This record gives sequence, C-alpha cells and structure tokens, in this order.
Amino acid sequence: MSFFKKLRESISAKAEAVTNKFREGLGKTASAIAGKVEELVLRRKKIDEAFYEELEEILIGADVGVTTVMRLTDELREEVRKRKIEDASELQPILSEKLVALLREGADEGLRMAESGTTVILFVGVNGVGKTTTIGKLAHRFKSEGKSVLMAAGDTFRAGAIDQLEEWGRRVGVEVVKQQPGADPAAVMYDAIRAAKQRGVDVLLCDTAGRLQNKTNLMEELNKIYRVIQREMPGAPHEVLLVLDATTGQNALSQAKLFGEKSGVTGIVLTKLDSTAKGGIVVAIRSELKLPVKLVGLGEKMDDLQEFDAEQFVHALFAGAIDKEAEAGSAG
Ligand SMILES: Nc1nc2c(ncn2[C@@H]2O[C@H](COP(=O)(O)OP(=O)(O)OP(=O)(O)O)[C@@H](O)[C@H]2O)c(=O)[nH]1
Repeated sequence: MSFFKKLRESISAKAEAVTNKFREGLGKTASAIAGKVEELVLRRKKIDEAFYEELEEILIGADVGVTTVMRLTDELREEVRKRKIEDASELQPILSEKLVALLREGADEGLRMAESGTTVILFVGVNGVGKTTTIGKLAHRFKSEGKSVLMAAGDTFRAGAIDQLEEWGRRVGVEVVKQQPGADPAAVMYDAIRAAKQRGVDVLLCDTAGRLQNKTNLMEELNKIYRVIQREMPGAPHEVLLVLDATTGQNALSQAKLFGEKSGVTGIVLTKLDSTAKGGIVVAIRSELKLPVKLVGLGEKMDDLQEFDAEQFVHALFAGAIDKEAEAGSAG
C-alpha cells in the first residue's frame, strides 16, 4: 500500500476538526514545500542530480535547515536506489514517509502530566513570541476538558504583561496569581504553588519574562524560579516549554539552542505556523535539537492551539497530492 494511502487512512481515523485545523493553518507552508515539489516533479519528471539540487533548494527555502535537508536527501537517494525508482512522481510519498519518520524520532508526544496533584507547566521564551497567548489558549483547552486551572504572572518585568495575562484570565475564566510589576518572579511562583496546593488545582501555567538584553540575568532568574517550584512541589515543573515564533525561522533555532542548554527545556511550542511559509522549521527543530515539538499555534483564536502530530503535519503539507491520489484511486 502506498505511503499516502496509509497516511490518509491513519488521518481519517483521527478527529476531522483537528485535521482541518492543520490543513488551514499550514496552507502557506504547504504551498512552499509540497506545491513546489509537485511543480518540480511535473517539470523534471526524472530523478537526477539536478532534481535533487532543486529539491534541496525548496526545502532549505522553507527553513527545514541545511543539515536536515542533507540528511533527508541522502536518505531519499538511498531509497531511490533500493527501490530502483526513476520516475519523479514516485518520490512524493517517499519524501513524506521520511518526514514523518524524522518528526517522530524519539518523540515523546503529548504533555507530561502529574500522576496526582497539580501539573506545573513553565513557559519560557523571548518577548513577543506568543507566550501569553499560548498560556491563555492552553488554559482554555484544559478548562474545556473539565480541569481546574490557575495561571502565574511571572513576567513582572515587561509593563503590561500582567494585565495581558489577566485579560486572558477573564476571557477563559481562570484566576491569575500576581504581584506588583517589578516584584521577584520567584516570589510570584511561590505564591502560585501555595495557592495551587491549597485549592487542589489540576494545572498551573506559569508565565515568565523574556527579555534578552541581559542573558545571564534571565537565565539566573529562570533558574531561581525553577528551584522555588521544585522545592515547593517535588516533581514539578512537569514541563518547561520553550515558546518559539515560527515566523523568525532559523533565529528560532538559535533561541532554542540558547535556552535549551541552561534552562532545562523539555519541549517546544511553535507559534504562528499559520503566518509563515517556512513551517519547515518544525523539521529542523526536531532533527537538530532533539527536542519534541509539543504544541503548535495555528492562529490567534482561543482554540488555535494543537498538540503536534507528525502525521497530521505531513498530511497537511501534502494534502493536495494525497487528495489527487485518492481521486485517481476512486476513478480507477
Ligand atoms: N497568527 C498567529 N498569531 C499568534 C499566535 N500565537 C500568538 N500570536 C500573536 O502574537 C503576538 C504576540 O503574542 P504574545 O502572547 O503577546 O507574546 P509574548 O511572548 O507573551 O510576549 P511577551 O509578553 O512580550 O513576552 C500577539 O499578537 C498574538 O496574537 C499564532 O499561533 N498565530
């Protein structure tokens, strides 16, 4: 059975609404990757060196990252040799198969939740990447699953950050633990953990500051927050999620390297995938950082946050080709 067929069957078993979200949100990246690959296949027809070169350009242009692209095309060459393929049109399903495999590598899918008591999730990342929005969306998600949620306004540095979180709190009906602007964020976390324990809250979502002007201070501040949370609630934080803006492309990758080394990041949230044609950055993050992409932002609305799913992602990218194959299949 062709990989597209298998993928289509696996996807159709998943919730249709989620599939549509991925398809809508990834439209720009799909044109930049699958759209161009399709055009290349039609134009070149045969798989030769020039074909691979153009394919590499397309993938690099969509921010898949040079190292990952080289790895992918090496794997493709080997597969093409093994299967004795000459016709370029047979390559699309193999490319998507390789992408799914790569995105799944060592993947620890889904958020890690506490076995009992409060799950604490700490969000880190530079200003403007979408941290507050992600926390608001996730609070909404947990609430709609019937969980009790509390948010901690740990960004005491940026004017307006506390208000912004409170605004989300009002919108989704979740309380925010806060102190005055300029207060010690670790003290906010202390209060928040105490409140979460007292009230038996299911999930505590913690915002942090993202100024990068002084890296050492930021890392020290994050470490202090981490230590307070750990001391007050052994086993927490259950996740430290680094929020990255997909529209910043390779810059997101360097932010991840910067944060990853020192702040105990356990996973990535990639926001604004809907606003970029360079969603290939997901693949680069997965393959170059060995960090799982746990959540993706696919729009500005409350329910535009999805758990990352390698199959959904690749299916959304190649949806056009997959639909065509399905039509051809049903016609024949
Ligand atoms: N299109 C789109 N926009 C998003 C997404 N996530 C966040 N945004 C927008 O990105 C902008 C910045 O989001 P914030 O949540 O304020 O960013 P932040 O990281 O909290 O910023 P600081 O509080 O300065 O650290 C807002 O206009 C959001 O609406 C997404 O998935 N898609």
